[in-house]
Amino acid sequence: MSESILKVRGLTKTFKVPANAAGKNQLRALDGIDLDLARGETLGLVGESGCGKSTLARTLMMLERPDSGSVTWDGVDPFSLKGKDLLALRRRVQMVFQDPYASLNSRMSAADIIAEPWRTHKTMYKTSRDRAARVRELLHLVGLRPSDEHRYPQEFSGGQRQRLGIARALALNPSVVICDEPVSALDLSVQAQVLNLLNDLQKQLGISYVFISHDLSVVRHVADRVAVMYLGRIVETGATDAVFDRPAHPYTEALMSAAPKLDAGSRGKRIILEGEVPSPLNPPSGCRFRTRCAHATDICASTVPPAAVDASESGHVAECHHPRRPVSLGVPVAVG
Ligand SMILES: Nc1ncnc2c1ncn2[C@@H]1O[C@H](COP(=O)(O)OP(=O)(O)OP(=O)(O)O)[C@@H](O)[C@H]1O
Repeated sequence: MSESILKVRGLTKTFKVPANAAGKNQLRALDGIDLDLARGETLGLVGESGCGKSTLARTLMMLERPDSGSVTWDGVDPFSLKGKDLLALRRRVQMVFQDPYASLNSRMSAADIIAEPWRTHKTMYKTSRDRAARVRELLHLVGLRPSDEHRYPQEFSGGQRQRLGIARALALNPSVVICDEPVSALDLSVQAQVLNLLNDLQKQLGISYVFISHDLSVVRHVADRVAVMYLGRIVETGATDAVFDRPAHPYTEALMSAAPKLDAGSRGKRIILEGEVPSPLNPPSGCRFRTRCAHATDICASTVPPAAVDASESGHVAECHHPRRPVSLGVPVAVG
């Protein structure tokens, strides 16, 4: 993989919640996340509701402080920064949200929405003429018209609103944009247009994306690499084709078996996952997936699985005692 712009190591985040019947009140939303993002790449982040995707995104955005572990942006720990240095780093990481209607202030014109981040980051454009010119450039960049600057969010279609949300995210010239379900509120035909726009912008501007989506066909379309999350951990990562076509973790295998296939001939047997995702207040010992895994044995309950690397495909890693592909094993960690 080329140079990393983001490195995450052993990231944990716990929330204090009302105690459950067993008296547990520490909800571990992230439990030892390791992640890399290369310059100019799109990393897809997939997993069921509640697995920690948004908490991870919020921590990368510096909106949540982790309990332990590290996040480094180009080698710099954002949580060690203050004042101007922190502001400069914040500028580099922006977010596009799922619902462009809810995330855009309906009382502000498109021009004011795009220019709003410059109120905090005052040094970016010094004169109102510079700001007005940049607003029009950004509208053009996302496929809106210069005259759209006077319109309000409710006067745009869903797709146009998301274009406006993207223009606002680009206003600070970020190097990374975290896209949290950016097309799931849009009609199918509009989804493709917005995905193509994100792709074009990446080519033009060299942006990296962390692309969170529950829609596996969208992730397959946009991501260079994929990270699969389950109950606060990343259980598999690798190049998109490798993870989709040759999943090593039984959880990934089940997820992918349920994803729509372009080539109907390649449709394999759909694996139905039994049971609910366990509560992060009381996660299973050893492998967190073992309670729903058809391949689990005693070791899965007693020992946290090692990171297992697919020897034939560099960077394809799964955390599993019984991977579905040949892998070279790391060192297992006994629990208790
Ligand atoms: N501020 C909070 N206080 C308490 N618990 C929280 C908080 N934020 C998230 N959680 C819990 O952390 C876990 C992970 O939630 P998170 O929203 O990150 O998951 P997700 O994968 O983004 O889910 P979804 O796809 O539904 O948005 C969940 O059990 C959630 O209830």
